[in-house]
Amino acid sequence: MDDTLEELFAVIEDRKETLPEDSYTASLFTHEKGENAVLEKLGEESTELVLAAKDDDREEIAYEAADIVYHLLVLLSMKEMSLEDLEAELEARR
Ligand SMILES: N=c1c2ncn([C@@H]3O[C@H](COP(=O)(O)OP(=O)(O)OP(=O)(O)O)[C@@H](O)[C@H]3O)c2ncn1[C@@H]1O[C@H](COP(=O)(O)O)[C@@H](O)[C@H]1O
Repeated sequence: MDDTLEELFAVIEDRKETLPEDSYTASLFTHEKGENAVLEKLGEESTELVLAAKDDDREEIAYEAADIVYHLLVLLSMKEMSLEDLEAELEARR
């Protein structure tokens, strides 16, 4: 799981750097309202996750959770933060 998150974060950082035209991630960094779009997605997907959990729909829970994790990592990158910031906070709570 750690590797998957690290690899995904590395791809997000690469898209931010190289801004390929066909990249959804890059579009979030270049669009004027990209940050708003990320925040809206996090809100929408959180609601969808709650509904999936209420329905005990494990497949949908995993799908929405993955959407949330992806957009959360994009948000961290937008704020010039990294997985280490998240890990440090989690470690501090142990
Ligand atoms: N993990 C993701 C990922 N999760 C979601 N999305 C995109 O986020 C957008 C919104 O997601 P939604 O599920 O909300 O999309 P939707 O189909 O509108 O669904 P609903 O709103 O109706 O629920 C869609 O365009 C998805 O493709 C993602 N886009 C990219 N990634 C990862 O980022 C990598 C780089 O992608 P690109 O930047 O596109 O090259 C990919 O290889 C993936 O690993």
